[in-house]
Amino acid sequence: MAESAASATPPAGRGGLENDKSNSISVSAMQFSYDSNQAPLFFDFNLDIAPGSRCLLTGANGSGKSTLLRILAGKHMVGGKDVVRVLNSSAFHDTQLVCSGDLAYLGGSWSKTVGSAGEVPLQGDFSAEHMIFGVEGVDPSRREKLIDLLDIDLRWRMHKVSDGQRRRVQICMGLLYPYKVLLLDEVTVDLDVVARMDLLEFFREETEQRGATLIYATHIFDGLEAWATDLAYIQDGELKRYAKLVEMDELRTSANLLTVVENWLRSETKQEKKKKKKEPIKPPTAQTQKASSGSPFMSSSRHMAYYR
Ligand SMILES: Nc1ncnc2c1ncn2[C@@H]1O[C@H](COP(=O)(O)OP(=O)(O)OP(=O)(O)O)[C@@H](O)[C@H]1O
Repeated sequence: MAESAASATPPAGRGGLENDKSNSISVSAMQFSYDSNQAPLFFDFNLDIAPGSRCLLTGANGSGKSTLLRILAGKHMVGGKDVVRVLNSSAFHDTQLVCSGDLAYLGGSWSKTVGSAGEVPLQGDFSAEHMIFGVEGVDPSRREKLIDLLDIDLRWRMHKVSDGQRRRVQICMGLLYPYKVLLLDEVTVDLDVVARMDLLEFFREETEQRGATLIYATHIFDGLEAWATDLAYIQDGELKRYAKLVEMDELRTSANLLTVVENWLRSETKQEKKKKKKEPIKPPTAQTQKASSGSPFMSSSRHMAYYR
């Protein structure tokens, strides 16, 4: 799988330091780190996606998919105005992108952080109708179509519905405006098969009829061979592959997309294991021992019972 991003990118692919104005999404020489004391998660990262693409974003857990989508959604300031461009505007600086609805991001579930309990689902007593109809300036026929497509009962109370039902309302609200670029982070994971397939079909129409561009990060590949147009594969923050699905040789020789990605992930894991075998295990230092002795997750800690 060692094909590099540079050799695997399609013609519409990365444009080096010059952003290509014809792309919906253009990332040039991006560098990003959560912690300035650590090596960057993304270093000299380039990605260009053409309008109308339905791009699957794949990679192992922790490879950087969600981070990349959040950066594209303008949630992290990265570099100058020319580094991360969406619809030829700066994803972070041009707030009009999100305000106008041209750039939409759907990720994570509706939640709030509560002290030591962490993320808990939104508990407010709102009806689905209150939430959906609370969004102003929406085309009523688009709203009706989405409510119907997602099979939403407007009487649902948000604090009493299932995860999948809550997710349907969240997705509906995220799609109310006719976006030009849509970033999806594993949002279909709670949906049943019918809802997921209907939604994917809706996205296909949106890209084909309106030229919208979609990036969809997922670990579920069911039925996506015929749906996606492009595939981006990330390993440890590096774009290892970017290809048009129709041009992928592996798809001709493998049973399906799942097998192809599984092979890439397995070879990645093997390389990682080999690397780890070579590295001697470091004995704990006085500092790390001191740090771990204060951890509530150490079995000797009396606080552990609180987390069980
Ligand atoms: N808020 C954060 N602060 C510090 N590091 C983070 C933060 N969020 C993610 N990371 C780290 O960045 C790396 C990439 O995480 P990210 O969530 O982007 O991966 P992912 O590919 O979306 O993973 P998954 O498939 O599990 O959802 C991981 O090593 C993770 O530990």
